[in-house]
Amino acid sequence: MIRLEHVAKAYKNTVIFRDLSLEIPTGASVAVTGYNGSGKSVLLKLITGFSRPDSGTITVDGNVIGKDVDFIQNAGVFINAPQFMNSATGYENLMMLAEINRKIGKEQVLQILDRVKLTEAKDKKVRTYSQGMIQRLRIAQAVMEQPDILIMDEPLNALDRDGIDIAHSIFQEYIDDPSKTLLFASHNAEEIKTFATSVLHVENGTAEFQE
Ligand SMILES: Nc1ncnc2c1ncn2[C@@H]1O[C@H](COP(=O)(O)OP(=O)(O)OP(=O)(O)O)[C@@H](O)[C@H]1O
Repeated sequence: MIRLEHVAKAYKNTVIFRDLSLEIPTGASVAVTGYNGSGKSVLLKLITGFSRPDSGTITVDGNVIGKDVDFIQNAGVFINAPQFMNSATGYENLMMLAEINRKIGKEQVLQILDRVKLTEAKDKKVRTYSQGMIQRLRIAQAVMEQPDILIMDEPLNALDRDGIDIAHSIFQEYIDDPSKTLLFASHNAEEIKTFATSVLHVENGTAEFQE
C-alpha cells in the first residue's frame, strides 16, 4: 500500500502539489495521466524517494520514505535512471546493479536480457546501444529482481513494436498478480485502457482518481 498524506512540493515559485493525500492499494495497476509538465514524473519521484516532499509524508508498505528508509523498498523503478556505464556492456551493467542487493545472480540477469531481447547485444558496450536498446536495458533493470512494486515513467518512449510488446507482457504479469502493484505514467489512451485498473490524473497541483 502506498499512502500520501498532505504532500506538498514546489520548485521555486511553481507549485506542483499543494496538499495531496491519496492511497494506492497493493495489487492495483494505476496509470498516471496529465498534461506535459503537470507533475507525473514528480509524483513518481516522490513515491520512490528520488525527490523529497516539502511537507507531508509518503508511506510505502509501512515505511515512511525519507525516515524509515531513504528509498522505496522492493520496487523496480524506471525513471530515466540509472545512467548506465557507457564503457561497460549491457550484461556488466546489470550485474553491477544486481550486486547491490545480491538477490539475483548471473543466471537471472541472462534470463532478463533474453526476455528484453538483448541477448545478442549483451556483450556490446552500452555506448553503442540505440535509444530503444537502452530503454530495454532499463526495463530489464527495473524488473530483474521481480519487485513487488513496479514504477514506470513513460517506458514506451523510443521502443519499437516488439519492445512495446515486451513491456506490455511485463505489465500483464503485474496485473495478474494481486500481490504486485504497477504504477505507470502514460499518454497512450490504448495502453491506459488495457493495463490500468484505475487512472490517477494529475492537474493543477493535485492528483485525483478518475471514475
Ligand atoms: N528538479 C526540478 N527542478 C525544477 N523544476 C522541476 C524539477 N523537476 C520537475 N520540475 C518542474 O515540475 C513540473 C512538473 O514536471 P514533471 O516532469 O513531473 O511533468 P510531467 O507531468 O511528467 O510531464 P511530461 O508529460 O512532459 O513527462 C514542470 O514544470 C517541471 O519543469
